[in-house]
Amino acid sequence: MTDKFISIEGIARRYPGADGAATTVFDDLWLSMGRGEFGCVIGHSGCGKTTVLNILAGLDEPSEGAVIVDGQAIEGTSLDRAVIFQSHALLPWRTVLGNVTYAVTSKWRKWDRAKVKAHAQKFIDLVGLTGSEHKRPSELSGGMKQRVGIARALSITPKIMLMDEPFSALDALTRGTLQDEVRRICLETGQTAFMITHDVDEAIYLADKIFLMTNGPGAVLAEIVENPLPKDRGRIDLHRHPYYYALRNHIVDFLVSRSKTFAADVTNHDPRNVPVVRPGLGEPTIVSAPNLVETSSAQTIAR
Ligand SMILES: Nc1ncnc2c1ncn2[C@@H]1O[C@H](COP(=O)(O)OP(=O)(O)OP(=O)(O)O)[C@@H](O)[C@H]1O
Repeated sequence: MTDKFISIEGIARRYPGADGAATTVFDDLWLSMGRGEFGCVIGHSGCGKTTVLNILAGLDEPSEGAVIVDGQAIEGTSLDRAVIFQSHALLPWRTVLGNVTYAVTSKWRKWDRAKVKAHAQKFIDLVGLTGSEHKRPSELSGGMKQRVGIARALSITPKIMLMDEPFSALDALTRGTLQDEVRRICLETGQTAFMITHDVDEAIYLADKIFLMTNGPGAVLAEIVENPLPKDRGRIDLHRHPYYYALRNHIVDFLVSRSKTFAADVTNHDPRNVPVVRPGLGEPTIVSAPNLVETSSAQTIAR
Protein backbone atom coordinates (compact mmCIF):
# COMPACT_ATOMS: atom_id res chain seq x y z
CA MET A 1 0.00 0.00 0.00
CA THR A 2 1.43 3.36 -1.00
CA ASP A 3 1.69 5.87 1.84
CA LYS A 4 0.39 9.05 0.23
CA PHE A 5 2.59 11.51 2.09
CA ILE A 6 2.33 13.84 -0.89
CA SER A 7 -0.85 13.61 -2.91
CA ILE A 8 -1.30 15.77 -5.99
CA GLU A 9 -4.95 15.48 -6.90
CA GLY A 10 -6.11 16.52 -10.32
CA ILE A 11 -4.25 19.81 -10.55
CA ALA A 12 -4.26 21.98 -13.67
CA ARG A 13 -2.67 25.37 -14.34
CA ARG A 14 -4.14 27.77 -16.83
CA TYR A 15 -3.12 31.27 -17.80
CA PRO A 16 -5.21 33.80 -19.66
CA GLY A 17 -4.02 34.03 -23.27
CA ALA A 18 -3.69 37.21 -25.35
CA ASP A 19 -7.02 36.50 -27.09
CA GLY A 20 -8.83 36.03 -23.78
CA ALA A 21 -8.90 32.22 -24.08
CA ALA A 22 -7.04 30.32 -21.36
CA THR A 23 -3.83 28.43 -22.11
CA THR A 24 -3.56 25.18 -20.21
CA VAL A 25 0.03 24.47 -19.23
CA PHE A 26 -0.80 21.03 -17.78
CA ASP A 27 -4.03 19.32 -16.95
CA ASP A 28 -5.54 16.81 -14.54
CA LEU A 29 -2.27 15.82 -12.92
CA TRP A 30 -2.42 13.12 -10.26
CA LEU A 31 0.57 11.70 -8.46
CA SER A 32 1.55 10.56 -5.02
CA MET A 33 4.75 9.95 -3.11
CA GLY A 34 5.45 8.07 0.09
CA ARG A 35 7.32 9.47 3.07
CA GLY A 36 11.07 9.32 2.50
CA GLU A 37 10.75 8.86 -1.26
CA PHE A 38 12.80 10.79 -3.78
CA GLY A 39 10.82 11.86 -6.87
CA CYS A 40 12.24 13.46 -10.00
CA VAL A 41 10.16 15.09 -12.68
CA ILE A 42 11.46 15.08 -16.23
CA GLY A 43 9.95 16.74 -19.28
CA HIS A 44 10.75 19.25 -21.98
CA SER A 45 10.98 22.96 -21.35
CA GLY A 46 7.57 24.56 -20.86
CA CYS A 47 5.65 21.45 -19.77
CA GLY A 48 5.11 22.99 -16.35
CA LYS A 49 7.69 21.36 -14.07
CA THR A 50 8.54 24.54 -12.20
CA THR A 51 4.87 25.40 -11.95
CA VAL A 52 4.17 22.03 -10.29
CA LEU A 53 7.08 22.59 -7.89
CA ASN A 54 5.89 26.12 -7.11
CA ILE A 55 2.41 24.78 -6.37
CA LEU A 56 3.94 22.18 -4.03
CA ALA A 57 5.92 24.97 -2.37
CA GLY A 58 2.77 27.08 -2.00
CA LEU A 59 4.28 29.83 -4.15
CA ASP A 60 1.60 29.31 -6.82
CA GLU A 61 -1.93 27.92 -6.81
CA PRO A 62 -3.48 25.39 -9.17
CA SER A 63 -6.37 26.55 -11.34
CA GLU A 64 -8.06 23.27 -10.42
CA GLY A 65 -7.38 20.45 -8.02
CA ALA A 66 -5.51 20.29 -4.73
CA VAL A 67 -2.25 19.18 -3.16
CA ILE A 68 -2.34 17.33 0.14
CA VAL A 69 0.84 16.98 2.20
CA ASP A 70 0.82 14.80 5.30
CA GLY A 71 -2.97 14.83 5.31
CA GLN A 72 -3.39 18.59 4.96
CA ALA A 73 -4.22 20.67 1.91
CA ILE A 74 -1.48 23.13 1.04
CA GLU A 75 -2.34 26.75 1.63
CA GLY A 76 0.54 29.09 0.92
CA THR A 77 4.17 28.63 1.81
CA SER A 78 5.30 26.77 4.90
CA LEU A 79 8.53 26.00 6.69
CA ASP A 80 7.51 22.37 6.26
CA ARG A 81 8.47 22.71 2.59
CA ALA A 82 11.93 24.04 1.77
CA VAL A 83 12.91 25.06 -1.75
CA ILE A 84 16.38 24.90 -3.27
CA PHE A 85 16.62 26.95 -6.44
CA GLN A 86 19.09 26.80 -9.30
CA SER A 87 20.33 30.24 -8.30
CA HIS A 88 21.22 29.97 -4.66
CA ALA A 89 19.20 32.99 -3.42
CA LEU A 90 21.50 33.62 -0.47
CA LEU A 91 21.50 36.85 1.52
CA PRO A 92 24.73 38.46 0.21
CA TRP A 93 25.42 40.52 3.32
CA ARG A 94 25.27 37.52 5.64
CA THR A 95 27.95 34.90 6.17
CA VAL A 96 27.43 31.18 5.61
CA LEU A 97 26.53 30.84 9.28
CA GLY A 98 24.34 33.96 9.10
CA ASN A 99 22.38 32.61 6.14
CA VAL A 100 21.68 29.34 7.90
CA THR A 101 20.91 30.86 11.33
CA TYR A 102 18.47 33.25 9.62
CA ALA A 103 16.44 30.24 8.45
CA VAL A 104 16.74 28.47 11.82
CA THR A 105 15.51 31.55 13.70
CA SER A 106 12.56 31.93 11.36
CA LYS A 107 11.40 28.46 12.37
CA TRP A 108 12.34 28.45 16.06
CA ARG A 109 11.90 32.06 17.17
CA LYS A 110 12.30 31.32 20.88
CA TRP A 111 15.64 29.52 20.66
CA ASP A 112 18.59 31.35 22.23
CA ARG A 113 21.61 32.28 20.12
CA ALA A 114 23.77 29.38 21.25
CA LYS A 115 21.11 26.82 20.37
CA VAL A 116 20.48 28.42 16.97
CA LYS A 117 24.19 28.49 16.21
CA ALA A 118 24.78 24.88 17.27
CA HIS A 119 21.83 23.73 15.15
CA ALA A 120 23.03 25.70 12.10
CA GLN A 121 26.57 24.40 12.55
CA LYS A 122 25.31 20.81 12.43
CA PHE A 123 23.94 21.37 8.92
CA ILE A 124 26.96 23.37 7.77
CA ASP A 125 29.07 20.38 8.81
CA LEU A 126 26.67 17.98 7.09
CA VAL A 127 27.16 19.66 3.70
CA GLY A 128 30.94 19.83 4.13
CA LEU A 129 31.34 23.55 4.77
CA THR A 130 33.09 23.31 8.12
CA GLY A 131 35.68 26.09 8.24
CA SER A 132 33.77 28.40 5.87
CA GLU A 133 31.19 29.58 8.39
CA HIS A 134 32.35 33.19 8.34
CA LYS A 135 32.67 33.64 4.59
CA ARG A 136 30.18 35.74 2.67
CA PRO A 137 28.52 34.43 -0.54
CA SER A 138 30.84 36.57 -2.70
CA GLU A 139 33.79 34.58 -1.31
CA LEU A 140 32.27 31.20 -2.21
CA SER A 141 32.34 29.09 -5.37
CA GLY A 142 29.06 28.14 -7.08
CA GLY A 143 29.18 24.69 -5.52
CA MET A 144 29.79 26.11 -2.05
CA LYS A 145 26.88 28.52 -2.46
CA GLN A 146 24.65 25.63 -3.44
CA ARG A 147 25.85 23.74 -0.34
CA VAL A 148 24.76 26.71 1.78
CA GLY A 149 21.37 26.57 0.06
CA ILE A 150 21.11 22.88 0.90
CA ALA A 151 22.24 23.43 4.52
CA ARG A 152 19.73 26.26 4.89
CA ALA A 153 16.91 24.13 3.47
CA LEU A 154 17.75 21.12 5.64
CA SER A 155 18.29 23.19 8.80
CA ILE A 156 14.58 23.88 9.13
CA THR A 157 14.01 20.08 9.04
CA PRO A 158 11.36 20.36 6.34
CA LYS A 159 8.88 17.61 5.65
CA ILE A 160 9.69 17.97 1.96
CA MET A 161 12.71 19.29 0.12
CA LEU A 162 11.79 20.80 -3.24
CA MET A 163 14.62 21.27 -5.72
CA ASP A 164 14.40 23.08 -9.04
CA GLU A 165 17.41 21.98 -11.13
CA PRO A 166 19.68 22.62 -8.14
CA PHE A 167 22.90 21.45 -9.81
CA SER A 168 22.43 22.52 -13.41
CA ALA A 169 24.64 25.61 -13.14
CA LEU A 170 27.58 23.70 -11.64
CA ASP A 171 30.59 22.09 -13.29
CA ALA A 172 30.42 18.31 -13.70
CA LEU A 173 32.77 17.51 -10.82
CA THR A 174 30.96 19.70 -8.31
CA ARG A 175 27.61 18.48 -9.58
CA GLY A 176 28.63 14.88 -8.97
CA THR A 177 29.90 15.62 -5.48
CA LEU A 178 26.71 17.44 -4.54
CA GLN A 179 24.54 14.69 -5.99
CA ASP A 180 26.42 12.29 -3.70
CA GLU A 181 25.87 14.60 -0.73
CA VAL A 182 22.16 15.02 -1.37
CA ARG A 183 21.69 11.29 -1.85
CA ARG A 184 23.63 10.49 1.34
CA ILE A 185 21.68 13.05 3.36
CA CYS A 186 18.31 11.92 2.03
CA LEU A 187 19.07 8.27 2.77
CA GLU A 188 20.48 9.04 6.23
CA THR A 189 17.68 11.35 7.29
CA GLY A 190 14.74 9.77 5.45
CA GLN A 191 14.08 13.13 3.80
CA THR A 192 11.26 13.25 1.26
CA ALA A 193 12.41 15.08 -1.86
CA PHE A 194 10.89 16.28 -5.12
CA MET A 195 13.27 17.49 -7.77
CA ILE A 196 13.20 18.84 -11.31
CA THR A 197 16.02 17.83 -13.59
CA HIS A 198 16.86 17.67 -17.28
CA ASP A 199 19.67 15.23 -16.56
CA VAL A 200 18.56 11.62 -17.07
CA ASP A 201 21.54 10.15 -15.19
CA GLU A 202 20.92 12.47 -12.26
CA ALA A 203 17.34 11.19 -12.08
CA ILE A 204 18.48 7.56 -12.32
CA TYR A 205 21.03 8.08 -9.55
CA LEU A 206 18.82 10.02 -7.16
CA ALA A 207 15.20 9.09 -7.73
CA ASP A 208 13.01 6.28 -6.50
CA LYS A 209 10.30 7.45 -8.90
CA ILE A 210 10.70 9.40 -12.12
CA PHE A 211 7.65 11.30 -13.35
CA LEU A 212 7.56 11.70 -17.13
CA MET A 213 5.61 14.68 -18.44
CA THR A 214 4.54 15.16 -22.04
CA ASN A 215 5.18 18.39 -23.90
CA GLY A 216 3.15 21.50 -23.14
CA PRO A 217 0.85 23.24 -23.54
CA GLY A 218 -1.72 20.77 -22.33
CA ALA A 219 0.98 18.57 -20.78
CA VAL A 220 0.00 15.47 -18.84
CA LEU A 221 1.82 13.05 -16.59
CA ALA A 222 2.36 10.20 -19.04
CA GLU A 223 4.13 7.64 -16.91
CA ILE A 224 5.71 6.95 -13.56
CA VAL A 225 8.99 5.07 -13.81
CA GLU A 226 9.99 3.09 -10.73
CA ASN A 227 13.74 2.89 -10.41
CA PRO A 228 14.75 -0.80 -10.54
CA LEU A 229 18.35 -0.13 -9.44
CA PRO A 230 19.32 -1.14 -5.90
CA LYS A 231 19.20 1.45 -3.12
CA ASP A 232 22.93 1.14 -2.53
CA ARG A 233 23.75 2.18 -6.10
CA GLY A 234 26.84 4.28 -6.66
CA ARG A 235 27.07 7.20 -9.09
CA ILE A 236 30.34 6.09 -10.63
CA ASP A 237 29.29 2.54 -11.51
CA LEU A 238 25.63 3.22 -12.26
CA HIS A 239 26.14 2.22 -15.88
CA ARG A 240 27.44 -1.21 -14.88
CA HIS A 241 24.12 -2.28 -13.43
CA PRO A 242 22.29 -4.73 -15.74
CA TYR A 243 19.10 -2.63 -15.67
CA TYR A 244 20.82 0.71 -16.31
CA TYR A 245 20.61 0.87 -20.09
CA ALA A 246 17.03 -0.40 -20.22
CA LEU A 247 16.07 2.31 -17.73
CA ARG A 248 18.04 5.05 -19.44
CA ASN A 249 16.83 4.11 -22.93
CA HIS A 250 13.24 4.07 -21.73
CA ILE A 251 13.48 7.63 -20.39
CA VAL A 252 15.46 8.96 -23.36
CA ASP A 253 13.04 7.35 -25.78
CA PHE A 254 10.20 9.09 -24.00
CA LEU A 255 11.94 12.46 -24.21
CA VAL A 256 12.99 12.06 -27.83
CA SER A 257 9.77 10.75 -29.29
CA ARG A 258 6.88 9.72 -27.06
CA SER A 259 6.64 13.02 -25.15
CA LYS A 260 5.73 14.79 -28.40
CA THR A 261 3.31 12.26 -29.87
CA PHE A 262 1.70 11.03 -26.65
CA ALA A 263 -1.64 12.83 -27.09
CA ALA A 264 -2.12 11.39 -30.59
CA ASP A 265 -0.78 7.93 -29.76
CA VAL A 266 -2.49 7.23 -26.43
CA THR A 267 -6.21 7.83 -26.68
CA ASN A 268 -7.23 5.95 -23.52
CA HIS A 269 -4.90 7.69 -21.07
CA ASP A 270 -6.40 7.77 -17.58
CA PRO A 271 -4.73 10.57 -15.59
CA ARG A 272 -5.83 9.01 -12.30
CA ASN A 273 -4.24 5.67 -13.15
CA VAL A 274 -1.05 6.59 -14.90
CA PRO A 275 0.98 3.56 -15.96
CA VAL A 276 3.80 2.70 -13.59
CA VAL A 277 6.69 1.06 -15.39
CA ARG A 278 9.77 -0.68 -14.17
CA PRO A 279 12.31 -0.99 -16.96
CA GLY A 280 14.48 -4.05 -16.48
CA LEU A 281 16.40 -6.52 -18.52
CA GLY A 282 13.60 -7.19 -20.99
CA GLU A 283 10.46 -5.23 -21.77
CA PRO A 284 9.45 -2.69 -19.13
CA THR A 285 7.15 -4.07 -16.47
CA ILE A 286 3.84 -2.25 -16.75
CA VAL A 287 1.50 -1.52 -13.89
CA SER A 288 -1.93 -0.60 -15.09
CA ALA A 289 -3.87 -0.82 -11.84
CA PRO A 290 -2.93 0.79 -8.54
CA ASN A 291 -2.51 -2.51 -6.69
CA LEU A 292 -0.68 -4.81 -8.99
CA VAL A 293 2.41 -4.90 -11.08
CA GLU A 294 2.60 -7.51 -13.73
CA THR A 295 4.64 -9.17 -16.45
CA SER A 296 7.34 -11.72 -15.85
CA SER A 297 7.13 -13.34 -12.44
CA ALA A 298 10.70 -12.32 -11.65
CA GLN A 299 9.74 -8.66 -11.90
CA THR A 300 6.27 -8.67 -10.40
CA ILE A 301 6.18 -6.17 -7.57
CA ALA A 302 3.49 -5.18 -5.13
CA ARG A 303 2.77 -1.50 -4.63
N1 LIG B 1 2.79 34.10 -15.10
C1 LIG B 1 2.64 33.44 -16.25
N2 LIG B 1 1.81 33.87 -17.20
C2 LIG B 1 1.64 33.18 -18.34
N3 LIG B 1 2.29 32.03 -18.63
C3 LIG B 1 3.14 31.57 -17.71
C4 LIG B 1 3.38 32.22 -16.47
N4 LIG B 1 4.28 31.50 -15.76
C5 LIG B 1 4.60 30.44 -16.52
N5 LIG B 1 3.92 30.48 -17.68
C6 LIG B 1 4.00 29.49 -18.76
O1 LIG B 1 3.81 28.22 -18.24
C7 LIG B 1 4.56 27.26 -18.97
C8 LIG B 1 5.28 26.35 -18.03
O2 LIG B 1 6.32 27.06 -17.36
P1 LIG B 1 7.31 26.31 -16.36
O3 LIG B 1 8.36 27.28 -15.97
O4 LIG B 1 6.53 25.66 -15.28
O5 LIG B 1 7.90 25.19 -17.33
P2 LIG B 1 9.13 24.20 -17.10
O6 LIG B 1 8.68 22.86 -17.56
O7 LIG B 1 9.63 24.30 -15.70
O8 LIG B 1 10.20 24.79 -18.11
P3 LIG B 1 11.82 24.81 -18.02
O9 LIG B 1 12.29 23.40 -18.15
O10 LIG B 1 12.21 25.64 -19.21
O11 LIG B 1 12.19 25.45 -16.72
C9 LIG B 1 5.47 28.05 -19.90
O12 LIG B 1 4.97 27.98 -21.21
C10 LIG B 1 5.38 29.47 -19.38
O13 LIG B 1 5.47 30.39 -20.42
